[in-house]
Amino acid sequence: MKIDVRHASHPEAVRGYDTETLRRHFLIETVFAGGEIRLTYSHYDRMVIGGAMPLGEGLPLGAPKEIGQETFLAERELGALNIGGAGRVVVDGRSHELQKYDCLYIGKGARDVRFESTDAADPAKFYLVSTPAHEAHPTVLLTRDRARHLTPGEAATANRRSIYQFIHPEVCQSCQLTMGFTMIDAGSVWNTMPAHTHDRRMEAYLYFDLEADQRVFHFMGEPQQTRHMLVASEQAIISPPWSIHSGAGTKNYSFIWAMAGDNKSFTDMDHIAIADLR
Ligand SMILES: O=C[C@H](O)[C@@H](O)CC(=O)C(=O)O
Ligand SMILES: [Zn+2]
Repeated sequence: MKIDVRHASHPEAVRGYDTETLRRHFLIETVFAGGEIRLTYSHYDRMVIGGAMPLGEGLPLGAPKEIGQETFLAERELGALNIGGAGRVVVDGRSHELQKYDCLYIGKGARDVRFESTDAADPAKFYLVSTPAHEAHPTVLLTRDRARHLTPGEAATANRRSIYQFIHPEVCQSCQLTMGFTMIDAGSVWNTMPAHTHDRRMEAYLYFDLEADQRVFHFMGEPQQTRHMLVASEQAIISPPWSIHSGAGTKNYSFIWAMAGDNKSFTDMDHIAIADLR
């Protein structure tokens, strides 16, 4: 298991970052590696972001020194959303089957967590997001049909999409984690435009379901100091709480969003008029 630590950047410092520096701090280029668990520990709200891609044998979730506990979930909660082939997550001996687009919430205190693929030739890819937790909530399997489904956006503004809310107060209890995914309709390209910030919550995105030769222009930065990163499929971005987070693809795509911070209110956003962006 590999874990990469990312410290937090001050917005005034980010104004001077060049492309390589922006990518080193805010882009996770390799989320999924065959037969491995790879994690990134962000100091924004201590969110851990990563991927488990089991091949032949199951992958146990260890507790690296960075976590500071004997078990990974001693003082944390975890969301695992499968974007690959069928697989299972075994939590303290209980097996949960996840097809593509299913999500498992694992509550604080689970001791033994392991990830398995049904077929090593079509491996599961579990995208993982973990945040500190103060209370034990039940572990819940959230199949796609259990998610809260919204269909915002319009073809004229190229942002018709489906939002699936899984770890969300109306669907599943959690301490501070919220998580789900958004699928952009064919012919639409934009997510989250008009853009917003929510300084009380940070956010991370995993872009996926995009062809290898296509990219998403991911926009970040203070609203009047925007920057962008070119992001490929199955790469993740860390969005600081003060930053906008919005993307336009060269084609439609999907992305998993996850947030942590002072509230779990998905609609608590400070919108920025498109004309005010710089
Ligand atoms: O605060 C919420 C996040 O930015 C995203 O979840 C927005 C999103 O999925 C969408 O508009 O499609
Ligand atoms: Zn947001």
